[in-house]
Amino acid sequence: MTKPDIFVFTGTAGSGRKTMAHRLGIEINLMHVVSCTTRLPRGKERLDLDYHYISRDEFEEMQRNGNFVQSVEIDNEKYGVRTRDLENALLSGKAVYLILNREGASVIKQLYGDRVIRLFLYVDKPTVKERLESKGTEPEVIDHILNHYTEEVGYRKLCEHIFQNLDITETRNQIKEVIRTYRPEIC
Ligand SMILES: Nc1nc2c(ncn2[C@@H]2O[C@H](COP(=O)(O)OP(=O)(O)O)[C@@H](O)[C@H]2O)c(=O)[nH]1
Ligand SMILES: Nc1ncnc2c1ncn2[C@@H]1O[C@H](COP(=O)(O)OP(=O)(O)O)[C@@H](O)[C@H]1O
Repeated sequence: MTKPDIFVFTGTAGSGRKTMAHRLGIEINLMHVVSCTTRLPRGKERLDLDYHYISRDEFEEMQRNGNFVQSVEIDNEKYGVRTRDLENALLSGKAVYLILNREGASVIKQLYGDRVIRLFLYVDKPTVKERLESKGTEPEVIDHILNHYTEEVGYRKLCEHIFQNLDITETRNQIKEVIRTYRPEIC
């Protein structure tokens, strides 16, 4: 049986995917495959750690050259994972993680099959709003996130594992337990 080595954090935006993914990534030594985006950095985001921030021209040129394993456009901003980044990370022999919306998660699943485990995180809509407001997210960004909630939440049924992220420690334990069933040697 193929050992899964690609863990995709997906789910509804604002549900805690980035928080959880980076926390577990450090804790169990998963390698982050960083996406490229045309959107500007927000808040405390760090260049090349949260995203590779590139211009639209650069992104489109890379698209024309077939550099992306998958890419999407969400509300006029482009996001994509470079094939080279994913393949290099896999060659390191470590398990990797990506944080993707449902289109990205589906493409990676189609391409890499049993190597991929999709971890779907969600909380209800009012909780998303509350968390983002308390984090100081701009109202337009919150609106954009809430507008996509319904289409995003339906994707959970296709994912291998679903987590309602109410308590961060509890969710971390649940996800770790799931990863342990596939890869006991890494956690
Ligand atoms: N398909 C795809 N989705 C991505 C990629 N990178 C990020 N995303 C997702 O695209 C959405 C970006 O929305 P944004 O409001 O910028 O959210 P944030 O970056 O998660 O704070 C999020 O759901 C991300 O998880 C990518 O390379 N491909
Ligand atoms: N279990 C949790 N309980 C309370 N707040 C959380 C929890 N998980 C994440 N958060 C907070 O919710 C906000 C959104 O989390 P983030 O990881 O940016 O979500 P996503 O990547 O899914 O959009 C952040 O302020 C984060 O600190």
